[in-house]
Amino acid sequence: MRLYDIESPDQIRSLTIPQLNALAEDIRHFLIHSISKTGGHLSSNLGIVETTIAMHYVFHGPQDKMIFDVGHQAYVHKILTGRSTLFPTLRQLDGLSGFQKRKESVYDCWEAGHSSTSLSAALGYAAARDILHQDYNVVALIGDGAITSGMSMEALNDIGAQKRKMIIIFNDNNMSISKNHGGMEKRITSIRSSRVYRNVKQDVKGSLDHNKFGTETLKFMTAFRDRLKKGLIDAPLFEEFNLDYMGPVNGHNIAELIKVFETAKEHDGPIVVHVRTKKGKGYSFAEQDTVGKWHGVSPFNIATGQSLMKLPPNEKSWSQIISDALIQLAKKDPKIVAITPAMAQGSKLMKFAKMFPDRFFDCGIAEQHAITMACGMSLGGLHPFVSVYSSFLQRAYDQMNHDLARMNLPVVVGIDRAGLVGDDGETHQGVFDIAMLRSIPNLILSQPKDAKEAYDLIYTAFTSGKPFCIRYPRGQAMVPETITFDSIPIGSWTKKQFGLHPKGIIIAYGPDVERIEHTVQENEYEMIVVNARFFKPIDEHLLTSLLNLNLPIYVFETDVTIGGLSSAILEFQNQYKNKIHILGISDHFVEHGSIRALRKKEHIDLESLFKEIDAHE
Ligand SMILES: Cc1ncc(C[n+]2csc(CCOP(=O)(O)OP(=O)(O)O)c2C)c(N)n1
Ligand SMILES: CC(=O)[C@@H](O)[C@H](O)COP(=O)(O)O
Ligand SMILES: [Mg+2]
Repeated sequence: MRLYDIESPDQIRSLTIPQLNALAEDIRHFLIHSISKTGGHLSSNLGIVETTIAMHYVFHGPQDKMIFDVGHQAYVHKILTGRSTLFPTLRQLDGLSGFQKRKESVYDCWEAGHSSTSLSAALGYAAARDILHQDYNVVALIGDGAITSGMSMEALNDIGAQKRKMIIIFNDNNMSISKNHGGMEKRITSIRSSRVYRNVKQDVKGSLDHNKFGTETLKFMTAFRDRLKKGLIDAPLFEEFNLDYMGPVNGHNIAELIKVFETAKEHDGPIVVHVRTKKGKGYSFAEQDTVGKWHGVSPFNIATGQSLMKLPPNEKSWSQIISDALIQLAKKDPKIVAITPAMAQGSKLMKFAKMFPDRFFDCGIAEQHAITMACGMSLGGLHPFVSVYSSFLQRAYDQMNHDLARMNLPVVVGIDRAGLVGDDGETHQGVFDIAMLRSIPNLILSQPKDAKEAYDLIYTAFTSGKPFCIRYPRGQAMVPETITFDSIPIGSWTKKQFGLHPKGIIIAYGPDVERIEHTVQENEYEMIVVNARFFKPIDEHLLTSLLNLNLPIYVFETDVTIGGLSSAILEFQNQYKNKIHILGISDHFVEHGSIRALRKKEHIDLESLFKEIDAHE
């Protein structure tokens, strides 16, 4: 069968093992060629070609539910469910999504993009199935990176308690985006290397046949053999969660995978099938990658492995700009440490890691832990910098609020991929952080318009003694020849006037400021252009003077408007013009007391409301 013949996964069930192997080769070839043109998540998909074929061979979607954790490795699933012709549109406007997407196919029963949701989702499906007396299989495929995250731990704990029939395919390629980290990873390594599955099976068979043990030993061995007959073996890591386990199985051997999945399908209760795979399999550059360069790629030359996207020599990515400045500061301040929740490659922290190995922390996919650990480090006397992608920071809202801001700790948070990120779509657009963080007391939230302002903001952040966030987008900017640092007054905006009689005011932020200034100048618009480099605090002094000009104001908000910069401006304007009288908790944390006493203190009791009304009559 050729790739283009596949309209439904039912078709692959009539194939022989050699034919399935040929299909796997065909899919690999297709993935490499197609992704070399569009870009996308290459190596994770190359690694699970055979596993996905075996899944679709044994489990019958859309009735059976197949959930791919993160979803970045669901390309093979897409191909097998009749979507190969859409691959030229991968991650483009109105094209094929890079993740599972319910509107795209009935075979996509779940959507993600953020890591470690698959186990909770699968347990939810299994509970619904049981309560509604339905009959289908629930299968979650999760990687060794995603399984270490907090959400996965919470789900495993509950799965072990609820004991519902479900299959967890644990895709172990010994890699997160870059090298996997953590104590759990060490435990996985010990299961991997134990080879219990095959060796013990042989030993037990032989021993029992020769019947050379005492009664007690024999009893134990018989029970053990019974478990092995079902393909089960003890793996302490999963046993601690009260889960049965099979493996490790060669994830590139379709025949073996089909056998193991068939056994797991017959199993009652939750079972983990441990599949060993090679990330990047079949493309040598990707196979050899240890730092994650081939995890997500832009278009590339297949023969040389070179990216086809070239940066102009005087430009650097925003992540690199921040990371270069961090290195300069860290050279002078030995207390500066850098933390990443599994995004060292994307956040360009590899050089920092190399230069200061003792001061670099990749804590795995653990955004919540990253922020709270930084708080502990700060209280212990270090000067932490945490780099987190904007959309992943959503996971750590409570830690930003409860730990960082409430204790008002001097931690610098670099919010990478802020704003639209493009290809990855709605799960990854970093457009909520301003709204999400603006309501939190004590936090400073800023965004530089260019590289020099980025240097100055990071310098200001480390000298501020406050919780300080700097957001910066995907993409790149021009860099000056040398890195210099100047302090920026916290909360200050800047403005430029074009023409003698401006007819309006544009308030913008980030790299758009210069683009707007350029267009205004080129077209001889008479305007004032404001660089609103702080979202919190805002520059009330400058804003007052702008409002006094009584000119139309255009807020160029490239993130969500609800709660964003425009909200901040409207809130301030409302105070200033005194149109709507707002009672509410102002920008601070509320300490303990009875609700009655607190409402009085915060002026949110009815007495305060009517006092306010009387004052304006
Ligand atoms: C909450 C969250 N943090 C970080 C990421 C970025 N991310 C995507 S895939 C990935 C690594 C996943 O590793 P693993 O589960 O082992 O899958 P593999 O790519 O090795 O198949 C990371 C860190 C994410 N998608 N979601
Ligand atoms: C799937 C995932 O979450 C990451 O692989 C993400 O796609 C990385 O994005 P960047 O390419 O912007 O680093
Ligand atoms: Mg992995």
